[in-house]
Amino acid sequence: MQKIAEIESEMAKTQKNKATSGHLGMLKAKLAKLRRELLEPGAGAAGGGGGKGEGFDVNKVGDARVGLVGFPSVGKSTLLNKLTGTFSEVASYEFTTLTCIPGVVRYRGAKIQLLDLPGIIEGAKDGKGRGRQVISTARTCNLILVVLDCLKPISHKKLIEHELEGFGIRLNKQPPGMTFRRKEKGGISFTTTLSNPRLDLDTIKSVCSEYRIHNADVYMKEDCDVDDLVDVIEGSRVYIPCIYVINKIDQITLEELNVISRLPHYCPVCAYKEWGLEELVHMCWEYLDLLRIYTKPKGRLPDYNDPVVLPANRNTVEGFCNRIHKGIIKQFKYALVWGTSVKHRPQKVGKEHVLQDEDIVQIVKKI
Ligand SMILES: Nc1nc2c(ncn2[C@@H]2O[C@H](COP(=O)(O)OP(=O)(O)OP(=O)(O)O)[C@@H](O)[C@H]2O)c(=O)[nH]1
Ligand SMILES: [K+]
Ligand SMILES: [Mg+2]
Repeated sequence: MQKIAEIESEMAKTQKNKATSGHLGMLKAKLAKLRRELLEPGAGAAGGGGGKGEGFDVNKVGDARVGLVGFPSVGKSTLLNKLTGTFSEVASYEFTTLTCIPGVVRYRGAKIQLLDLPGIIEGAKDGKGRGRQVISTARTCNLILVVLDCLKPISHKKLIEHELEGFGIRLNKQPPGMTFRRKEKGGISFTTTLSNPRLDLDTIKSVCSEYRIHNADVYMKEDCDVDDLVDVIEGSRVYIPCIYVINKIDQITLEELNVISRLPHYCPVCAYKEWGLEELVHMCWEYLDLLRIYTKPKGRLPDYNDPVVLPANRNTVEGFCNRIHKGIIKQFKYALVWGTSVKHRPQKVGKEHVLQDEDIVQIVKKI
């Protein structure tokens, strides 16, 4: 942790320009390596109250998992209670919640697991408080709600993001559009279709040498920066959508509320007066990007109250089958689909067919 602090302060002192970008890249790589080491078993981090980067032992249930992350007393437990009807202790003192409390929100036929988590503090990712356990659990979520108290400094948002980022979580971001392939010989090569990329060969070489990588092909299709490069080399990054839930808006003026409401990814609420909670649940639904697929047994109407819920990255007929039962795909012959993903009603499709929200599917099995 001492070394991390030293590197962070050196980075802060270094001016950012073309001449220093190789040096900064090397420092960023060093930082990423130290942070990873800190999380490895047996790291013996100071204050290791968070354990070795293991999350809380709560079973994943339902169609998606959403985690409440924030500083103490911002109202995370109040939110869980109001949204799920579960009981998690609420009090005016900090660190009221000491463990992970799950609840379930039902929306549009989907079961969404909501996790109330202990408050984190600065330095959480480095082992302060239960921070590591909290952030490891956050890593398992399909959506993170960063809960902020609108009366507290806006800098708190950055601090929380920094804690999550230090643990390999990337918020509202897609995996970098670059490929990094190690090879046996030939040095480091860099190709891109971009005319004026932010990264250059020298910076890439400097980062690679920090990893003792001397031969690799780097191909960039999007304008990635040095942080993206470190992420791609490190691997084990998770890309999770995030909503900033600004709580306690009963304490601010309408003018202030208007400003907050316009910021991207923000959702203002008042947990205990239940203002904005419907909007929040709907926003969660959109950020989770789930599909409702209705099953149609032969000769009967589909059950619209009980959809099979699929994440957007498993939106094929095969994904649908596997969500119902692992064995189904072995007996799969074809499927009949009604809905926006097809032209005819119904249309015969194979298991690779990509479904859309509210499609109706009938599976026809081999006999
Ligand atoms: N004014 C106001 N107070 C709220 C609101 N929501 C929660 N609170 C109060 O804020 C305090 C902390 O609420 P908790 O729900 O315990 O906060 P927490 O984030 O779970 O806190 P820890 O578990 O200690 O991290 C309590 O006194 C709540 O009554 C709100 O919308 N407005
Ligand atoms: K509290
Ligand atoms: Mg709490």
